[in-house]
This record gives sequence, structure tokens and C-alpha cells, in this order.
Amino acid sequence: MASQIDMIRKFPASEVDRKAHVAVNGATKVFAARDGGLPLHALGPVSFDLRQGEFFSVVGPSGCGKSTLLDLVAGLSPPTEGSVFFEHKEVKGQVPDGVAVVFQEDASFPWLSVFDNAAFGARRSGLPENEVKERVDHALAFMGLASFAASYPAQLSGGMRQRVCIARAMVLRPRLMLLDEPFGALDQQTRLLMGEEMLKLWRETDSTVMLITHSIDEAVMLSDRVGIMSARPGTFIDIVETGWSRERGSETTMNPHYGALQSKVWGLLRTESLKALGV
Ligand SMILES: Nc1ncnc2c1ncn2[C@@H]1O[C@H](COP(=O)(O)OP(=O)(O)OP(=O)(O)O)[C@@H](O)[C@H]1O
Repeated sequence: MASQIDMIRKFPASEVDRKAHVAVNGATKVFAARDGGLPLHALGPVSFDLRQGEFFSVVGPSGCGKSTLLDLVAGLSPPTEGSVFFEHKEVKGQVPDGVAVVFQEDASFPWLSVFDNAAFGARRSGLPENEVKERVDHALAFMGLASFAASYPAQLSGGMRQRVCIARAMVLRPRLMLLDEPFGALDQQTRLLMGEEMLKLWRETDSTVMLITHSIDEAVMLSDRVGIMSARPGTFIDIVETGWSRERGSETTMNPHYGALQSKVWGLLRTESLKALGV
């Protein structure tokens, strides 16, 4: 009898005819030897596509190369072998227009107000000030920060500072958002709420999202597909379709399929995490 997972895979709700927005072809990353040691094969070869407008999460054992992969897709670091394409152009040497990256660490600028923090990237890109103001006002309202526009990061909580960083990315109206454990430093409740904010943002902008996370719950709840990486050098051992509609949220955890998906992802990840630990 077909399992729930097989059924989900056979009829994925998000399986519409969308072109690959990002294509990673046989990418590897080998870091040069340091202090007379050996070169470190951190990643790959890894090949996968991101579909236009999908929410894709990546989970994998610690140190398997998740951030390295995100850096390659962002153009922050070149692959040793293979290639990365965004909107059919090869990603080389810089973050392409239309791509925004949000990291785990608080990247707000302490000397700038919340408004100026959110406006930073858009101003640098030369957007006219009236357009910047309109976009920043919208992004701050969206992130529940409108009344803090004149505050400084030191006056905000960690979760609010991270919302400022997401607002800064949102102001750029990115077509691809790359998120490297953006909620990793937050407490569990705030993390859940931020996940829901991310979903709202994703729905509003129709951008493609690639999220690196250590949380299986977050990955399964938020994503159209969850990619599970092997121990280092990381490569995808499976990519699991969730089949959620776009109107997903924390209530998704009540869906009868949720437990099956979570177990499937954990089963794969557990084996790889044990390998990574050398157990
Ligand atoms: N610039 C670098 N130079 C040398 N080695 C590096 C560099 N960046 C990362 N590494 C190594 O590459 C491997 C993969 O690192 P990466 O940060 O991509 O893993 P990760 O899966 O994101 O880890 P975690 O889950 O712990 O955040 C690790 O062994 C790391 O020490």
C-alpha cells in the first residue's frame, strides 16, 4: 500500500509548471589548506533546482556545508567546480540584482535608526528617496515595526532587530531570498512567529525562498520542499515535497501528513548526523 509520503509525492500541490529560478549544477567547494593541513572538501558535488516562487528549506548535519551552499547560490563565494545560475545567468563574483541574503547574526547597524537600517540597501542601489520611503514605511508596517522607525537597534529586542534585517531585505523587493538560520538566535515562540511572518512575506512578494535551518519543524511547516543533506561533503540525499497550499501556517502542524513528513525528514537526518558525529 502506498504510504502517505508516496501519495504526497505523487500529487504535490505545488507541482505547477514553473521554470527553474536557480540551477545548481555539480557544484563543489574545496577550501584551501590552512596551516600546512589538507584542503577541506566542504560540499558536493551537488545539483538541484529552485522553482520560481517556491519555499525550499535545507536541513543537514552540523558542518555538512549548508552555509557554504548558500554562499555559492548568493555569489558570495565561487564553486570550486560546477556552476550556479540565477534566472539563467551564471552567478559569478557578486550577489546578483534581485537577490537578498539574511544571516543568523544580528546585521543591523547600531548607529542607524530602524528606518535608515531598513533603507540602507535600497539607498545604495540608487532608488529615489520617495520610493525608498514608500517601501520602508510598508516594510516596517508589515514587520510590526512602524512605531519604532526612529528607534535605534540597541533599544530593540533580538527578535525585533532580526525583523529590521528582514525589512531591509524586503525593501529591495528581492526575487530570491536566501536565509541562513535567520531565527537561530531567537527563543522558540519568537521563532515560530517569525516563521509565520516569513510566510506572509513570501506570499506577498511571490519571491523564491531558500532557508537554511536546524529545525525540522520549521523546515516542514514552512516549505514546499525540504532538501536533506548528507554529512560533509554535503549533497542532497533526498528532497521531500510537503504538498502544503500557499496558505500554510502554524496550523499546518495539525495536518495529518505533518507527523509522517517530520518522521521522514528526521529519519534521514538522524542517519547522516550520526555519520557526521562518527558514531
Ligand atoms: N572559509 C572557510 N575556510 C575553510 N573552511 C571552511 C570555511 N567555511 C567553512 N569551512 C568548513 O567547511 C565545512 C562546512 O561549513 P558550513 O559552515 O558550510 O557548514 P554548515 O552545514 O552550515 O554548518 P552548521 O550547521 O554547523 O552551521 C566545515 O567543516 C567548516 O569548518
